[in-house]
Amino acid sequence: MDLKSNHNSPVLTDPVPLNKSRLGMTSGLIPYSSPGQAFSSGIFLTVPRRKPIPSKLDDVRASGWLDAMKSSSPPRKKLSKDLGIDFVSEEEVAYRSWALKYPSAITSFEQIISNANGKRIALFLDYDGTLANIVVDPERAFMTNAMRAAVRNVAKYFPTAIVSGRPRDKVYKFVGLTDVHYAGCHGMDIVSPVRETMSIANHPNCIRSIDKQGKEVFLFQPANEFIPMIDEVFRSLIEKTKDVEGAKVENNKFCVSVHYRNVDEKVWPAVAQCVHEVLKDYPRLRLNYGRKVLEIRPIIDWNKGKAVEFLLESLELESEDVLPIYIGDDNTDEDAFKVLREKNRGYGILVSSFPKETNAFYSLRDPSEVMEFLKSMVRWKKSTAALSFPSLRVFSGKASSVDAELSTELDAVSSFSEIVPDTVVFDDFERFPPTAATSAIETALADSECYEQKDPSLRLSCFFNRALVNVGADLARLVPGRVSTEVDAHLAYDTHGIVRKVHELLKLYNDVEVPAERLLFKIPSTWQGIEASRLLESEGIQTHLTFVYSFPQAAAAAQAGASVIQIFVGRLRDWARNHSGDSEIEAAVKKGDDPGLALVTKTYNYIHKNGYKSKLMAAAVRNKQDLFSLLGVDYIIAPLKILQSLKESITYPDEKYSYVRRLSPGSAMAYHFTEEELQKWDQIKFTTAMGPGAEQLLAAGLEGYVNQTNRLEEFFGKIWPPPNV
Ligand SMILES: O=P(O)(O)OC[C@H]1O[C@H](O[C@H]2O[C@H](CO)[C@@H](O)[C@H](O)[C@H]2O)[C@H](O)[C@@H](O)[C@@H]1O
Repeated sequence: MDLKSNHNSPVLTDPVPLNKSRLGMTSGLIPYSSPGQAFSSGIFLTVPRRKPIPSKLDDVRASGWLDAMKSSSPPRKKLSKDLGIDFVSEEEVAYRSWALKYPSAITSFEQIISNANGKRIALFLDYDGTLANIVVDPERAFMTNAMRAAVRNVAKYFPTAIVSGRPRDKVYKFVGLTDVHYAGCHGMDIVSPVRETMSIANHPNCIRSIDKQGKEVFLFQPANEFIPMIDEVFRSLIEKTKDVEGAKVENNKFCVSVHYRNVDEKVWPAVAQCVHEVLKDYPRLRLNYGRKVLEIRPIIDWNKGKAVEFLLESLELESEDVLPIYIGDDNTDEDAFKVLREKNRGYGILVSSFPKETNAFYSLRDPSEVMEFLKSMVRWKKSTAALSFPSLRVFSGKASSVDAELSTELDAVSSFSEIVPDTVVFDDFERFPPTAATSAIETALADSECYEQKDPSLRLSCFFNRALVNVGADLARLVPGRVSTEVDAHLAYDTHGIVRKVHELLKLYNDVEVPAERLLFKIPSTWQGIEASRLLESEGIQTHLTFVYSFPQAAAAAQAGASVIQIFVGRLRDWARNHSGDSEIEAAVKKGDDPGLALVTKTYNYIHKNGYKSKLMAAAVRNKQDLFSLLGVDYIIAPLKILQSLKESITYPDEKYSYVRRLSPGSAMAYHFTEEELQKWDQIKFTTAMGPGAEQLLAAGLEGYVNQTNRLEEFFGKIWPPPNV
């Protein structure tokens, strides 16, 4: 910042972005400083206006302003291709030589990643000009659906925050993603997770609040006391500029933006004059130059750079093992670039299609390149790690198709819960005959170890295991997440039989080079299955407990440390419609709740309130209403027809925000559990507490699995021996 003391101005300004003087006038600028001359010149008379605008600029200080207004808002660069000329323009040559100093983050992607050197990357993204193209109307600076999908995807893998000049709620309306953090008003309006040890936790302007998802958060608004002043300045500026055609004043709560994008350049001095006249009475406010915008903000030692430091600390990302990357296009983003450069941590990436002095390390030309960069980050992460959970059943389809970049209801719900498609191809293996469909099964049938088995049942079991693993391995190659393999349902009541089977399958997976971290083993939630899960999890093997229809099963599964717990919402509802005598189901119905949805809610709250590591999956979701009622649960398995409908229904920004997170760690804390519910479950308590609903549904589920297995074995029996054996 530099204090313009030579003109007794009370106004502090940020440095002019290019190396031009702010005090002298550059040639070609309108001589507006001469009293009485500016608005009587023909130049100004050409501008249509209702009333005469202020007739003179009585202070040469404004000349420095104009310089800055021009240099921070260079005209749109004409590309040679725009002009239909097939040569490299002078501007392009200049850009390319500038880019030698600030190389493209896309072409330098490998270098950026290798410099990360195993560190965790945290992303900070500016909004206007970075995630959304600059447009004439600031109220319509929407980001594209493709960009929203890119940000949503990148945020799945890297902690991501949006740091904008706009108020937090406004930028949230544009972005509409719940899994990113937001800092608005150049960092003067931040919400972050509560971290007691933060030095700033005791700052009077750092208060505890509850966010939209019901989570306790810090709300840090260091310029709180300026709100009335900003409001006053906003009203004065509206009044002052009302006759300046095209000028627009925006109240950003802790700062005011005066836009001159739509003002004839010849009238820019009038804009400068209006702002100057208002600002001179407010020594505690300063001026900053953005892209065709004059921003008035409080003189406090706070900016986007400080906001990044704040977020790094509150998100527990301040360690040396974290590499922050900040992407932004405007002068205010320079504060963030500077912090990263000076602290020798991470990189700034400037979004600019023209050469510009910057503290960033790399560059991107425009938001479309930003999107490319974000997508590269996701591709890179997906290729190096299997972190997400897109596919559960070993026989499921390609979950990655759900990642399609659409602004649909699917986008909206996906920001709350991970939606997993439920396609069970081999449940219906007669319609999808393996002979036609899978080399996986042919390979299993050709397995010499198997066909050398004399005992037909051992031979069958061998084929079966091989086929499962072959298909699982194929899926593991197709999807980036974990693949869940069902453990033979005949073993549902045999803890050690399950453990042995999982070990066998793991060995086979190991033979085909699928590592254990890519796998889940799906086990029915009998007491014996839950015990097997406990043993396997203690060895670091991930289990997926299925057929959960009651709270005792869910609680025991969480206590066993199951990685995933799967509840079947619709099946419980169906049972309740046709049966009675189950106290847990009846208690839910009496309260007016759906028993399936109630069980998911209670289990989610139980897991979160008690700090269990399990993730919760809702299955047998029958319609969209079920899905909306469960937003916030970790995974929702949805039938393809629901996915299709979600994908085909377009949501408009306002509707999107009406989607409400139903389950959140915050609301889990408020849920009351009885002592009995919180007890340590053992086999006797478990068996006694399980009602007829769960017993019958579990039995039916097992029967279904056993039937499937029998049919598949029968099928193998029929095609054995294959002609070439
Ligand atoms: O920090 P940011 O997220 O980049 O916000 C900075 C300012 O962005 C908006 O103005 C800019 O974008 C408008 C829409 O494209 C454009 O019309 C304007 O000329 C740009 O300056 C926003 O309206 C400002 O309040 C923000 O301060």
